[in-house]
Amino acid sequence: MDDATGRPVKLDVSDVCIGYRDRRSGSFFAAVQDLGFQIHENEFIAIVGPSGCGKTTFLSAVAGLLPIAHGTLELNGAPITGPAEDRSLVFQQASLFPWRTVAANIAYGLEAQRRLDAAGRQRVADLIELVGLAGKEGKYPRELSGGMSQRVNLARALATDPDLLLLDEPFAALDAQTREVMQEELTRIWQADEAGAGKTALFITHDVPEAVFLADRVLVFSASPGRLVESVPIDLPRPRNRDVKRSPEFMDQTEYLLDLVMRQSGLRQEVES
Ligand SMILES: Nc1ncnc2c1ncn2[C@@H]1O[C@H](COP(=O)(O)OP(=O)(O)OP(=O)(O)O)[C@@H](O)[C@H]1O
Repeated sequence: MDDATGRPVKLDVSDVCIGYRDRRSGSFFAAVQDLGFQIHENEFIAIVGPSGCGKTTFLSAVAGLLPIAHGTLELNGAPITGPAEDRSLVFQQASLFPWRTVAANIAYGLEAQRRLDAAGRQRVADLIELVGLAGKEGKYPRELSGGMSQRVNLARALATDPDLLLLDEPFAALDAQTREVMQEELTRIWQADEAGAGKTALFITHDVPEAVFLADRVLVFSASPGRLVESVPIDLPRPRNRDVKRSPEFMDQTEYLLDLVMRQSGLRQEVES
């Protein structure tokens, strides 16, 4: 399915409401409401918004872990009805198998899909190289730093060549310096991975400069229940490296988005009054 821009639509979100039911009272609480937007193939989308606005809830529904209460949520033209191999998730905490080596952790998804043949093993070797873990393939998770663990996590998510990469604050637990390095690494990996060059990605973050640096487009959600306030295209040229953060365009877009997010949180009024 193509939209008006002529680019294939990867994820179609139409009039979506997702929420939770109170176990005791049975009443329904909407975490996100009236969500409507489209994500195109090869787009890198960041979602920002005040704490509790439903970013993780939305990502969980796209992952197929939560049902939608209303609307339509379609991936490649078909409704999302549950988790599937076409989506990979990366969380804040690298959930690696402690008993598996780096290489075996990265190979896990391919193994589960019975795709760890010669091509699969080559894919694992290429990814180890790509994420900068050459020489560490035999190490165990307990021997890795936080940044290294997230590299393994990323490589594992990319290994199966998913249609959609879902990242929920993957760098939030890292120290500031490692986080900066990992942002650069992610854009490099995202651009360089042959199988997944420019793979469609949904990235949740609290960090507006991180969103601007990584994304083709930033979606701003309102305070709870989360609604789409604005979709802001990021026109910074690619490939991007840390120098881009010093450009006036980067600073302008960051400032604009920070203002927008602070308004959603009610923080801007507090600052102004
Ligand atoms: N399992 C759950 N059961 C009931 N309510 C929930 C559940 N998970 C989240 N919520 C509520 O749904 C709303 C949205 O939460 P969600 O975690 O999706 O927001 P978020 O934007 O990701 O938050 P943050 O930025 O703080 O991580 C919040 O009010 C939260 O308390």
